[in-house]
Amino acid sequence: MKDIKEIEEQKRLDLVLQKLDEKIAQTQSRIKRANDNLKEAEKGWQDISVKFSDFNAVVETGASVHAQQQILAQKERDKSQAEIQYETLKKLQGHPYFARIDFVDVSNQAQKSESIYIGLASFADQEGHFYVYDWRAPISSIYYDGALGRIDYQTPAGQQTADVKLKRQFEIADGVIITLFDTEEAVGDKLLLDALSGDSSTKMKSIVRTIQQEQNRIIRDTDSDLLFVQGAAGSGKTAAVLQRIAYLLYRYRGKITSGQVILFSPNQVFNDYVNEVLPDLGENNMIQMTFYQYANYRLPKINVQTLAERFESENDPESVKLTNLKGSLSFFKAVKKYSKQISRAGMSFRNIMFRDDAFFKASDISDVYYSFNDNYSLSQRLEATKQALLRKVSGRISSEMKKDWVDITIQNLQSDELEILLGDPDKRQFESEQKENKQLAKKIVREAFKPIVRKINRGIFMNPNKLFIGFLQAIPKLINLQDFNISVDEWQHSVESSQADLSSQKLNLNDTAIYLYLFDLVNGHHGDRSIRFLFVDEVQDYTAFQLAFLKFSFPKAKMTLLGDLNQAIFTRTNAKTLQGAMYELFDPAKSKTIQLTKSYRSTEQITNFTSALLTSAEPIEAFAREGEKPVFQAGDSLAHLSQALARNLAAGYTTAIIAKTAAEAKDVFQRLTAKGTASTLITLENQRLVPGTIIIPGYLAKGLEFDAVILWQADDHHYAGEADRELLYTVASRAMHRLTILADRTFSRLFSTVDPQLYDNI
Ligand SMILES: Nc1ncnc2c1ncn2[C@@H]1O[C@H](COP(=O)(O)OP(=O)(O)OP(=O)(O)O)[C@@H](O)[C@H]1O
Repeated sequence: MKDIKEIEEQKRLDLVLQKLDEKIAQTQSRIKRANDNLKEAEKGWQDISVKFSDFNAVVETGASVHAQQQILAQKERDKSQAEIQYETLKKLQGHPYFARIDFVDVSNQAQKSESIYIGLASFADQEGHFYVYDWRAPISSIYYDGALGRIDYQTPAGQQTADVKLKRQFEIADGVIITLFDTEEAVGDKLLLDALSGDSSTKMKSIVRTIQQEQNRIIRDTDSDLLFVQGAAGSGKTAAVLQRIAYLLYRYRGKITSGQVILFSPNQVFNDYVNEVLPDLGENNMIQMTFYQYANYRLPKINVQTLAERFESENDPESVKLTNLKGSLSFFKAVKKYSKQISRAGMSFRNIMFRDDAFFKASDISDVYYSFNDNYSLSQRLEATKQALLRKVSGRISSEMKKDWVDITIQNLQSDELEILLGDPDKRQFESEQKENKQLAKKIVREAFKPIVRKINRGIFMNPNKLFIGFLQAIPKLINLQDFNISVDEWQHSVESSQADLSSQKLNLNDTAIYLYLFDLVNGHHGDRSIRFLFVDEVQDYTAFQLAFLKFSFPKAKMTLLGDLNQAIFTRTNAKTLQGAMYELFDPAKSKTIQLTKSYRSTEQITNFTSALLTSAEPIEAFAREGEKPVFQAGDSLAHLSQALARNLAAGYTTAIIAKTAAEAKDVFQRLTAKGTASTLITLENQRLVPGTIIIPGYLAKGLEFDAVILWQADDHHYAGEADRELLYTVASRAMHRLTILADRTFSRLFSTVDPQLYDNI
């Protein structure tokens, strides 16, 4: 039996749905009208007569074309606005809202009581009566921010206060209220429990119905230039950041577009995983890339180290020490310092060749480059060098015309080539053959000099590889290597290794950022100023250098950095200092850190188990969702794997088998396939997640989640020392509902920190 409250609410819902249907019908007619208008306007081209008879006619034609273009642009705009509105209304159809709040606006003199409903987008009628408020509207914040009673919320006009009298949550499907309940909490745990108990999917979902208070702070922050979010695995960092992007696009509508927001993500599998959240929220996707993709796009001719190469190469202590140095802010500052010295000496050039000879020798270019005043900036110096070289090229045309090769070229010209070189027949008035030949020679030389001119304009006379190596060699004079526990010999050895890499067109990720920064500084590049918001997910896998370089590359962007210092599978030791380094780069008054301690992804049993793997004191609080304890199974791994897969299938769970490396993932895939078990192997970044069992190496599973996870070969050989603790934590924390840990013999000693009460041995 429905109570009066439910009957009243259903009545209101019916009314809203009816209004929505009316509006959808109106919008459909609007789209049709806009389409007809556009087609009609396109006919306008036929009425424009193109006249070039005299100046006035040309001006008149130009004006008509311009006017026609403007009319068309307006009609296009009308059409696309109507289409966007239609899409938004369709999203509301069936379940237009998920919450209601009754409140008194305390800031308002009249202190009138109001009742608002919150949904994915705003919906109002012609008279401006709002049936639904967008979840991103300022007033909607009070739904997420607190319980009943007085609560402050931010509006563009400043802070306001509301006295909340009622919070009601709805479950609506196909126009029917399934459940509704009043709550005194911010967002009721029941709703959250329902949301978290669902199955995993190959695509991340939006969380607007159940955003938590701390997450709301992240989503709605507009003051900070640097927002640093530290959160445990599964605490909703990625979820919060995607809703934040949707919020910012709403808040700055008309001022920024999704093309001015960029998200750096851990790998491309993850890109694919999150790419439906924004479209589901009615927004276009932001630009999304990995640091590797960015570096590759900037350096198309160099093979930048891939994620797999990086994972497999940075395990030895030498590499860790080098990453500590090359990834530090001190190193970033050293590049700047070195670039300043370049104003006096040290720039590297290469010959510009012409017909097998040096047209300009590197040393001549260097003389030009250093002939300018000391106070020239590097970009002014480069520009002045280009101009001076171009003048020299022009100055050499006459002498080059007298060279034999020019004469021979003229003799060998085919008649059609000759015709082209002599130009318009009506304008040829050569007094003598000699004059004609001179004209030809000039054109031939000019044509032959074009590649030189192009090289000069593009600055190709500089030698960035040599410059980069020169800089690395200068490091012992710029940085105290002992501070990083590196000897001069060790350093020299690493320079040789970078040099060898470069001569085979390769660069590791540390060197790539250094190379690009140095290159940008000497070329006077100032980065992409159009990007307004920059997000970095899994920031613990970046070095301070890379982040400082991103700040330099996107100088107008506010940065949101999200990470879990416990999941630093690449950068290890210096992850802890990352936050401090970033605070050095930004105005502390405009920097903020928000810590998320509650973990939502996994059951309480799994979260308690994974947290116990960590030795750090970061607080992690499990969300109360009941499940089974993680299970350890030693012995015949392949047989146990098949049993675990069957168990998961019976429970309706999709499984990810997580191996340590790509080679091991491939090996288990082949063994399963030989047994006739279907699965999908993901070892390449550009692969997509698919439904069903997948097999994936740990470093590609970052940021993802699965109903059930099976840790493959979780033995002492694969996860041997402390260096693997964070990787083990990262992979284990991918499990939402079930975690199985397999090994042929002894389990990794890293598990010994875990209280045996927290798991089962079978
Ligand atoms: N407020 C919320 N309401 C509903 N679901 C939530 C909420 N917050 C987080 N979740 C869910 O919890 C899971 C983990 O979230 P997310 O992937 O954003 O965490 P994370 O902090 O980025 O994790 P990790 O660092 O381990 O990759 C996702 O399924 C997400 O939808």
